[in-house]
Amino acid sequence: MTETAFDDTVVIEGGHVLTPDFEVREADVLIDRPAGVVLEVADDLDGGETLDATDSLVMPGLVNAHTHVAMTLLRGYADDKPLDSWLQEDIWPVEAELTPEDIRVGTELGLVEFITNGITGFADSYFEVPEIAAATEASGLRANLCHAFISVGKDDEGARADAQEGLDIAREFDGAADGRITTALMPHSLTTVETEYLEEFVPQAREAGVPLHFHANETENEVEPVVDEHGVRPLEYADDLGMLTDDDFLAHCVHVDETEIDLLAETGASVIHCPASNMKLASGIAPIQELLDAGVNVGLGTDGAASNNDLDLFDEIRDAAMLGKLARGDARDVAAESAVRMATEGSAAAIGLPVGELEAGGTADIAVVDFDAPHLTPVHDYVSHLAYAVRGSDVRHTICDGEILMEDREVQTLDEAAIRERASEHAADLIARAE
Ligand SMILES: CSC[C@H]1O[C@@H](n2cnc3c(O)ncnc32)[C@H](O)[C@@H]1O
Ligand SMILES: [Zn+2]
Repeated sequence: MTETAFDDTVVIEGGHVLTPDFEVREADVLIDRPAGVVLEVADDLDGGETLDATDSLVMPGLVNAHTHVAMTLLRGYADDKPLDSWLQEDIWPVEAELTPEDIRVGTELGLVEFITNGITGFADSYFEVPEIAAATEASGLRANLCHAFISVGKDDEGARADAQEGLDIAREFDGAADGRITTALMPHSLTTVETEYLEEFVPQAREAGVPLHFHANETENEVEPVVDEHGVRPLEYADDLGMLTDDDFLAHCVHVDETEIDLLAETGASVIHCPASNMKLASGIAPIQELLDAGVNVGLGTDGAASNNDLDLFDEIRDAAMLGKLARGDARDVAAESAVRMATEGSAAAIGLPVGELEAGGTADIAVVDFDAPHLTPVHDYVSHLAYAVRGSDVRHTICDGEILMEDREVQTLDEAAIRERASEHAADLIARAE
């Protein structure tokens, strides 16, 4: 093993550290910048560069396991509607007008928001993936990316071309940005992609070695048509098509029954819980504690900024814990530690990122949260605050793959002011074209 040059190291100094067993102890964290790994977690470490962590908690970076990052341009454009009419009457007509440049700018805005909220990895599904990949590479973040395809409303040629684009993109970008970008194949949902296209393209994803990422059982409207047409529950149908393996991750899973929960546990497929989106679109309450009790891996996602309406995953941690208690009227359900684990190791495992725990030898994907604030005083329990009181704006430094992406609230890799200005202009032009 090669020695790390002192100048290539960064020490995060003077803070408390959240360990993989969810203990919190005072320690410094030494990072090998070019290798992107944590060298040591111990007292009194020295490094070539120092990040101050006084009064702060050093923790694994959060992982947003289901989002459509460019939808920042549609934040606040259409609210207070259920999923189907929201998509059909508002979102899809505007998305038809999106240019690659719009998607680039919307993505950059979302990536700035991720970095400022301590998110170091994400799983995205949208269109114009080369633009999203280029912005991701420049930002320094890690991501699993995919082109979402839909067959309903298209002729056979159009449907096959869209699915083929999904597969081509998955093959082309897997391993991009020095391995920080991986890919998935995304059939949009079990009701918007017809059986023949799933039968044709899912096996090709397996051959290419890319996982599946899809919306599943988000609303009741996605359950009934599958039961009527195929005579089985949607996840039984997905399993019959070979769509549930331990590499695959399913967004939402709000309306799953016991048989489907057992199938998820048996196959090892992960669920990505998006509580804010589920509340806003009134989709329902996912049975998260039942999923966890059955042994299903659960991650957390914001979904797009048009159904959230921000990209602060600390909100999702809190929402998951709160909604998890309401689901069956039991305040013990989805406890603070469960919710924080979902946003870190649960999400990372779901989307296949080698991150989620902070320890020597592990990846240097880190968020440093400043606890020197009235709403975080006193500190009886750091994990309680992470679940119930911390906001994304409390994040002080963000590091991904050993690179400092934000230092003392200043984003280092992207030009925040310029991106915000361009995003506002592009959003206004987009809506003017669409209306
Ligand atoms: C799947 S990628 C892009 C496609 O999905 C739309 N979308 C955004 N949020 C949701 C959601 O919660 N359920 C289903 N589809 C969603 C997005 O607008 C794009 O058209
Ligand atoms: Zn979604």
